[in-house]
Amino acid sequence: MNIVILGAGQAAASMAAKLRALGHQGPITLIGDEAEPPYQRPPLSKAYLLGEMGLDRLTLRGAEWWTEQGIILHLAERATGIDRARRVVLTDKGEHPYDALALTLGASPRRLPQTMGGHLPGVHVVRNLADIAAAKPALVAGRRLVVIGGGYIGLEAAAVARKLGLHVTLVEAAPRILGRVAAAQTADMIRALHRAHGVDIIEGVGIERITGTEAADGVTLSDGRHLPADLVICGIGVAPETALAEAAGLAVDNGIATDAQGRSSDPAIWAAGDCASFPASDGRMRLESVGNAIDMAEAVAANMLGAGADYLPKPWFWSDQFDAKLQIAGLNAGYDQVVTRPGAGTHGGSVWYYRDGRLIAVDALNDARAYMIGKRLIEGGKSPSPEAVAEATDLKALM
Ligand SMILES: NC(=O)c1ccc[n+]([C@@H]2O[C@H](COP(=O)([O-])OP(=O)(O)OC[C@H]3O[C@@H](n4cnc5c(N)ncnc54)[C@H](O)[C@@H]3O)[C@@H](O)[C@H]2O)c1
Repeated sequence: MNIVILGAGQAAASMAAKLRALGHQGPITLIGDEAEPPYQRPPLSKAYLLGEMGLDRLTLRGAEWWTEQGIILHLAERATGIDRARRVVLTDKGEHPYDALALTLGASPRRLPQTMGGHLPGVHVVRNLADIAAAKPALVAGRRLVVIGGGYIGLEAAAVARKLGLHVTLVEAAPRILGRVAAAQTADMIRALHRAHGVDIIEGVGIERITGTEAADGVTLSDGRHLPADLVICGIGVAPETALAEAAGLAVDNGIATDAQGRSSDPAIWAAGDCASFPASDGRMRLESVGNAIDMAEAVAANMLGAGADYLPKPWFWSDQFDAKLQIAGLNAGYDQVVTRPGAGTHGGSVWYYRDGRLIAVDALNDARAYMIGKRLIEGGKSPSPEAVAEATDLKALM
């Protein structure tokens, strides 16, 4: 079986490795439009942006590994279409026939439109190596940075920039930071951490436009305030890469729609990672995380080879900001109750999410023990009562 994997990020690398580990001996070809072989993305907004980590540690596998494994990399090559009838991927450099095709295309950062100054030089996003190559030289001590968006990208970039000595203002349009992904209690801890490190956080105020003629020189807010800026970073979310799938007539529903095994509406085409949405108990689910990219890609690899096993996500996330580590286990979607526990240090503690009386997720800031125990409880299907979590003197007793 000739397998082509389109998109050469984390999910692609994990899928290719798993296919070989499971004994697939046929051809495997990865096609990606970036120039670099697959690399880790999480450090891009953390240690790599800070300059504490080099490219050598970012890469997922050395050049020799791909050769040894007989996996062919077509880099800096952009797919332009999928001819499903002929089972061929079309690119700007040629054609690649497949027996099975996997779409691991990821997601692309949303940008502010040109009418809002989103196109101006000095406006950056943080998603791939090229973005960092453009933004990093501008992160110079003493400069003024406005970060637009208070999700993990915006917050992590703000933390790095403060560490590098910039003056940082973060603007979140929604009533509070982390509205999409975390409870108010977690947002409170993260806001306090940032303010303690000198980040100015403005919430509940939108952006009128980024100002400037030759380059960005400030941001005008919807309440009329103007923030002068030497550079702007936008972390306003991502959109799944579905254009190729849509053009090929595949079902798309908040991502390339797959069945529980990761197969798209064409049985010869699979999808995994940020670009894929899979069935969940209440509708479809699409997860934007490296954990999902790895796990779903490995599940799809097994299913391509006939395993026939449903993909069951075990979500985990983390975020490093300043000297603090936020660890997240489970998925908090639909939570209706939250319990908090104080942590040991100044900026620390844990937030436990419940839905219909069941523990579904834990956010732990500088509290590895709460994370570890919460993760084990959730994965083991155990659910101590909210009162027990709030009152336990030793969390281990909950196990
Ligand atoms: N540590 C981690 O797990 C981690 C780190 C970085 C990125 N990521 C992932 O990368 C993806 C991109 O991250 P992100 O932070 O850009 O996305 P996000 O969707 O999590 O957050 C975007 C934020 O921008 C705000 N926003 C949107 N439009 C705005 C506007 N016009 N003005 C001001 N605020 C606006 C939103 O309200 C939201 O809070 C996400 O999937 C994220 O979870 C994860």
